[in-house]
Amino acid sequence: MSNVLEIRNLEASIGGSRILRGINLDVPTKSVFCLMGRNGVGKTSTLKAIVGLLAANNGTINFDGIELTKLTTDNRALTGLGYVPQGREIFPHLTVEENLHIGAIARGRKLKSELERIFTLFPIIKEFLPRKGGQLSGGQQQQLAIGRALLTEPKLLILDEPTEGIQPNIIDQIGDAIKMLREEGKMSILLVEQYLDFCKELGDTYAILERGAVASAGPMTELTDDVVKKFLTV
Ligand SMILES: Nc1ncnc2c1ncn2[C@@H]1O[C@H](COP(=O)(O)OP(=O)(O)OP(=O)(O)O)[C@@H](O)[C@H]1O
Repeated sequence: MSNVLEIRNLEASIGGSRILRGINLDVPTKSVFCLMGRNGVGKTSTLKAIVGLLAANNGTINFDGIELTKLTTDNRALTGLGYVPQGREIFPHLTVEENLHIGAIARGRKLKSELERIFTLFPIIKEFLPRKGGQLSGGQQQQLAIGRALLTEPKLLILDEPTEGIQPNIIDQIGDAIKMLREEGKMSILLVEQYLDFCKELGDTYAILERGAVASAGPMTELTDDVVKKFLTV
C-alpha cells in the first residue's frame, strides 16, 4: 500500500522548548489514520507542522510526492490538505451557506456540485443554511467545519479531535460520515482523537505519540490493551 503522507524526523519547538522530537509517520493512501496520545504529547503540534502553522526545525513532510516544509501555509492548502482545527473555527457571524462558500472559494470550486454530497453526510447543514454559524450547537459547528473542508475536495482530510465536547448523537453522525468517506475511497483521513472507541471503530492504522515522538504504530487491529494502558490510559 502506498502512503499519501510520509513524515520523517520532524522536529519543532515552541518558545524554545522542543515539542516535536523526531516524528516519523506513514499515512496509507485512502484510509483512516488515527493519531493518538495523552494531553500535551504533541498531536495538535504535529498537525500544525503539516499544514504550516508551526515551523519545522528539521525533517521532511512528503505529501503525495510534494515536500511540504518548503511551502507556505497557503500553498500547502492548495496541494490538497483539508484541515479542521480543534475548536472548529467557523465564522460565527456568517451564515452556514456563507461559511460553506468560503470553503469552496478557497480552491476556486463551484459550490453546487459538491453541496449535495455534504448534505447527504450532514443533513443538518442543509436545514440550517440561512442561520448564522454562531447559532449552531458545538456539534453542528463541527459538522459545518468538516463540510466546509470537504468542499475543497482534499486529498487528505485532517481532523483535530472532532468529538471533543460534543454530544453522543452528533459523535455518531460524525463517525458515520467518516465511514461514508472511507467507503467512497476518494481521500485519506488523518484523525487526531483521544476517544479510543471512536478510533478503534473507524481507524485502519494508528500511531501513538509520547513526548513528541511516536511510541507505537501499526494496524488498528494490532493495538493491544498493554499499549493502550501504557500510552493512553490516564
Ligand atoms: N503556544 C504554546 N506555547 C507554549 N507551549 C505550547 C504552546 N502550544 C503547545 N504547547 C506545548 O506543546 C506541547 C504539545 O502540545 P499539543 O497541543 O501539540 O499537544 P496535544 O497532544 O495536541 O495535546 P491536547 O490533546 O491537549 O491538545 C504541550 O506540552 C503544550 O503545553
